[in-house]
Amino acid sequence: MPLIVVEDLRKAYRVAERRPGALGALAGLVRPRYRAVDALAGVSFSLERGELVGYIGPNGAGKSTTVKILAGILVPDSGRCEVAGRVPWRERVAHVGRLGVVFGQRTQLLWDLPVIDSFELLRDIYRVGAADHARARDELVAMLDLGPLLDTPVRQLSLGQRMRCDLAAALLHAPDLLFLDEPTIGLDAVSKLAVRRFVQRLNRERGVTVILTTHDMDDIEALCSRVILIAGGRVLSDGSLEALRAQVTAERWLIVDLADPAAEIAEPRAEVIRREGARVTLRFDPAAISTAELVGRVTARAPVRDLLVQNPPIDEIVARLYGEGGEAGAPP
Ligand SMILES: Nc1ncnc2c1ncn2[C@@H]1O[C@H](COP(=O)(O)OP(=O)(O)OP(=O)(O)O)[C@@H](O)[C@H]1O
Repeated sequence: MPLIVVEDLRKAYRVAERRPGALGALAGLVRPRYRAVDALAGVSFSLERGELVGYIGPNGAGKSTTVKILAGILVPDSGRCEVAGRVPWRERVAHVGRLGVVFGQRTQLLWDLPVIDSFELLRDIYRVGAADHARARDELVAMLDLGPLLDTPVRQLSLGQRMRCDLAAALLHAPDLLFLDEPTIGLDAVSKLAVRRFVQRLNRERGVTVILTTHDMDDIEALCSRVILIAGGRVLSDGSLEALRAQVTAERWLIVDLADPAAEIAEPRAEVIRREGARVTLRFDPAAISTAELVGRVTARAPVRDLLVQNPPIDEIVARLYGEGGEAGAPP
């Protein structure tokens, strides 16, 4: 049985309409007019226990709305949503007991207090026994290297340090389901790697099911075997990254480092899409010209220092899919 089942989930927000001018603003106060914004227009998917799934989409696509419904914070207008057989917003206490949530843009740690105080408070909130709490805390402190940070007030932590502490805070009650919303936003490369490695370990070694919402495609490539892509409140695609790529294009890129930056390597069956100094990027359809033939033609035309063939970056693929999804939040 799937851990999460979402079927035809719909949610519209009521938004007050602004009328132009001072009189309009006054009329808006006296007799406000509302319009509905369809945040979710029929979202369906299911997740098995132990999956690590990327939930991606452009701004306003409906990601946070979905996650808030799954977390029991919001109630949908219609549709089915069950997590481990429970309806999140009806059985909130039991539900949050097995759920961890991290919002990269916010912290659940107390700003002015040392990290350890927040950890203690969370023990009380989740009513975890002292021995279980100490075991979970010590393990997380070791895994995330938090030892030197525990007595530091949260406001003095760097963003990367704070994110590591927030991850621990979300996991102290040993949930088996974790929602991560932009966990690497604003982090430097080293901190991003640390967060990714930790999430991977959590999923692989402990079987924690993870839903990862992010705009960072490197997070997705590093972590997710499955990606659900939404736009305008609808699921546009659900599958592996390879399937996502194949859905959009079969094209490949040839990156050429020329010996002479001014050399011309025009080729009718490949398009130059970028030129930066001696580096030229060509895109081509392998059905129209094979990689071997293209490489042969390019190297015959100009001396070359280096060559690299790759798939278009996943950002590019996703941007094209977002484009196909139309404007985010547009009515169906
Ligand atoms: N509280 C709210 N009141 C009114 N409209 C809202 C509210 N929250 C979200 N919306 C609207 O619902 C739509 C979906 O928003 P949501 O926050 O779920 O998108 P998202 O995919 O998480 O976006 P982002 O990547 O920008 O965080 C958007 O059009 C947004 O403006």
